[in-house]
Amino acid sequence: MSGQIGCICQCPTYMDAFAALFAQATPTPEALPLTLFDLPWLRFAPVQRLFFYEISNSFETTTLLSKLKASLSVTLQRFRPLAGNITWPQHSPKPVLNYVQGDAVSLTIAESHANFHHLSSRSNFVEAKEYHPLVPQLPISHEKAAAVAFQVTVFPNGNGFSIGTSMHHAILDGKSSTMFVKSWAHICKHLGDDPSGSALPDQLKPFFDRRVVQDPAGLEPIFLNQLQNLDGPNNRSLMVTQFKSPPPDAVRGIFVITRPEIEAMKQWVSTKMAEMIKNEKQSDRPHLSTFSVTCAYTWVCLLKAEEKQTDKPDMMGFTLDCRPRFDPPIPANYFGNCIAGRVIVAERKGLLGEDGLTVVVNEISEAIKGADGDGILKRAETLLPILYSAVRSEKRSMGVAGSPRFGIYDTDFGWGRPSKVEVVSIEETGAMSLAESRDGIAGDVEVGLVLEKHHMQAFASVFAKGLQDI
Ligand SMILES: CC(C)(COP(=O)(O)OP(=O)(O)OC[C@H]1O[C@@H](n2cnc3c(N)ncnc32)[C@H](O)[C@@H]1OP(=O)(O)O)[C@@H](O)C(=O)NCCC(=O)NCCSC(=O)CC(=O)O
Repeated sequence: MSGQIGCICQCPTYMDAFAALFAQATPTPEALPLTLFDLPWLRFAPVQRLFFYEISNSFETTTLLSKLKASLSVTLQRFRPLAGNITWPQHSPKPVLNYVQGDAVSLTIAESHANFHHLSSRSNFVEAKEYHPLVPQLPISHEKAAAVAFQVTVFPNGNGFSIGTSMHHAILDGKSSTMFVKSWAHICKHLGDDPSGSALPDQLKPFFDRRVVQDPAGLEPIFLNQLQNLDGPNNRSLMVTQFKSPPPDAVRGIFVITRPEIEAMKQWVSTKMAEMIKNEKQSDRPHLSTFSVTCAYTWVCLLKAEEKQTDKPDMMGFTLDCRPRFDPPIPANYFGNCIAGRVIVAERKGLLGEDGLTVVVNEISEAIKGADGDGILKRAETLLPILYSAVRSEKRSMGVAGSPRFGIYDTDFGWGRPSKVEVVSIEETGAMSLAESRDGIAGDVEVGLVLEKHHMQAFASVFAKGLQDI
């Protein structure tokens, strides 16, 4: 791909007199300590997303860029901590996100002569490396880590542009990162309509108060100890841990499972389960959801396509949004991390057998049910060691990034819905990404994967055939 960087500019958190006044009037603190939900992600790879937008022939690059830039500055007024940096000074018991007035976020402006339609199409596989020039690197060193970085790339020959985001996972979970990008889009779309220029609907107003996060089980000191011993003793490094490198011929693919296919799969699994547990009470039957059948089906297809036998157990991990699961609930607009991990372990032989799908759906369902009541942080102290040993291991463990509940395709900066959204960083983590359907068809789910080319081709065929057979 031929891509050239035009300029790198710093997007200040305040642009003009009004915005500065607004910032002073907002009672946001100058530092956010990392909570028990943030700490496990301190050394994790930044989450990178790429949004593609098609626009008409008549678009003016200058107008586009100035609107995106101006609206980013205004948005950062409402999300000031994102302009800050994480540090972990010797005197501080835990890492902290500090931000001061005048801090800035890196916004890279680039121009690309690559084929926009090829990159933004969902019907073909795209080489993973083709996206690399479109996402910004998040500045991270042993001592200091930025919270977010952005890149806007214009494709003058392709009538389109892309927005690449790179976000530190110890600062934002998927719900918060989506909330930020949607807020930026909302402000950009309405720039000029509203005199303050920064009005946001309630669901996009960030809630920063860390007092809502309690730690009765004392998880924080456990995570801090685990972090300091991740790479030798007394280590306060903020550097991203070493992830396995993706194969050089890795390609990206997006697969859609439609609502009727999901319903048919639920029905199929439900019948199988009824046979398997016919002697048990009806109430013991697992709850089948879009999430459980989609993740289970994708994982099983992936293993079938791999055609490898192994005696070692296979592992899948996923996260749950904890906000609504506490009593009282944590506000839905709580900004930061509020997710807990769950892990499923199974023997490959069983996964590849006739009941593989049913077994995985059951396991996922049990794991979700186990989070009810006061089970949400059960065994939470195992998350960090499992997470880092999985991402460092040569053996692929399945993870899940994103969610069909985030409404990522509603991110409209004023030029319509994105034509494609990808979680670029799954090429490092080996996760599948989930999103709702681009076409706005209620209940359809998009699954994104990065695999070696021959594996992707095999996966595509197993995936399509399995859906036909169900
Ligand atoms: C744990 C879960 C994945 C499990 O979801 P499930 O759908 O299986 O189970 P559930 O009990 O919550 O929901 C069951 C049924 O309730 C309905 N339902 C409940 N809540 C809903 C909601 N808010 N929106 C839409 N539907 C909802 C659905 O119809 C669903 O049925 P049906 O589905 O059949 O219609 C989810 O609850 C959850 O927490 N999702 C968010 C996970 C998350 O935050 N991931 C991002 C991690 S950070 C990350 O990855 C980085 C990044 O993204 O940047």
